[in-house]
Amino acid sequence: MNAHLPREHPPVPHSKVGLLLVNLGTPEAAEPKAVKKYLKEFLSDKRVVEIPALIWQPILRGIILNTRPKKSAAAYAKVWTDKGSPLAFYTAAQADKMAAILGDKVMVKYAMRYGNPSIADQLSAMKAAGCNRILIAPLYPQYSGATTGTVLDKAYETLSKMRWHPALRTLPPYHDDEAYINALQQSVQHGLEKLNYTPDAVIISFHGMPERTLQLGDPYHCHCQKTARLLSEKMGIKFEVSFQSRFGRAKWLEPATDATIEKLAQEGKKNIAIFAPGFSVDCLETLEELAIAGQEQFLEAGGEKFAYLPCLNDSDIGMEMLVKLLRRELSGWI
Ligand SMILES: C=CC1=C(C)c2cc3[nH]c(cc4nc(cc5[nH]c(cc1n2)c(C)c5CCC(=O)O)C(CCC(=O)O)=C4C)c(C)c3C=C
Ligand SMILES: [Fe+2]
Ligand SMILES: [Fe+2]
Repeated sequence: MNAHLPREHPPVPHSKVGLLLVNLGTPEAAEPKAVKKYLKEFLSDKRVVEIPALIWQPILRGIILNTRPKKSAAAYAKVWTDKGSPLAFYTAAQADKMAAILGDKVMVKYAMRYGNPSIADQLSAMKAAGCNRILIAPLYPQYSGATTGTVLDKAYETLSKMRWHPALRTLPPYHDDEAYINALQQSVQHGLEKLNYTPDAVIISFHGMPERTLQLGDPYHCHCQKTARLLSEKMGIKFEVSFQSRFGRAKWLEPATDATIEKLAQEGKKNIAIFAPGFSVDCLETLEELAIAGQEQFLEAGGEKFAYLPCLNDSDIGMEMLVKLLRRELSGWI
């Protein structure tokens, strides 16, 4: 025993490097009660709904949480699997594969901004295990306050309660990174080659945001447009860019994806394909809103063939891209 240390010195673990992948979160079950719990946490986040709490909370608790959970649970039920919610199992698979690729040099974990495993629990577990350098990777290619911003807020809030902070790095938005654009190009190319037809139009659909966030300086809209432009230049395809999943009464970014699907059918386009590069994994918004509802809408409007091309998920192409980005951010640490 070192004579200079007090007798009851707390244990000091060996230093390690940690990597925390973070996604949005998803309900525990495709049932109204679980969806209500999830929506309550998600929609109470001031980064997501930028309406003063005094006005918003009565609307949320009095109206939305009494009506939306049933409808959303029915939508979740359409995409739920034996392994649970797609967003949850794809994120877990990304973390497992990342851990296998990076080996024992890095402790890899994943967390959800809403629900479990929580950012606070995972950061605390990493700290306790001796991670004194942590890279936090919000899995959103395009930055918005409502996604990347709130993940980082939560991480800083957790750290603010620690006496001994780990050193922190964060993965910057990668909307225009060559590795990301290349991965999208390969993935979309494979998806299009597998079809037995050439689409008359290809839609790139991003999750929407209130238009006001653009005026307030959120870079999300520009990041989405830049991803689409770079991919279009790379692939030589003129995409239709649109924004999906409108929520609430405010004006959202336009054009809306459902309006775009309708417009293409009205123009006489018979065969279309659609993909959603802003989602790092498939989830309710892609599998239900695009692949199921989008297809129904297009066929009802007179379209004939509709293809939904999957997100990068834990595909080899997607993992190779993530490894490239994360190794770059970990440089000097491993
Ligand atoms: C990828 C980026 C996302 C942005 C930007 C975003 C903004 C945003 N979302 C809502 C409201 C809802 N989103 C919902 C689901 C959902 N949203 C994203 C991603 C972004 N959201 C994902 C990945 C998911 C899917 C989660 C899953 O479990 O699969 C939902 C819940 C479902 C529903 O009831 O419709 C809501 C509500 C707002 C208000 C918003 C604004 C900034
Ligand atoms: Fe959303
Ligand atoms: Fe813009």
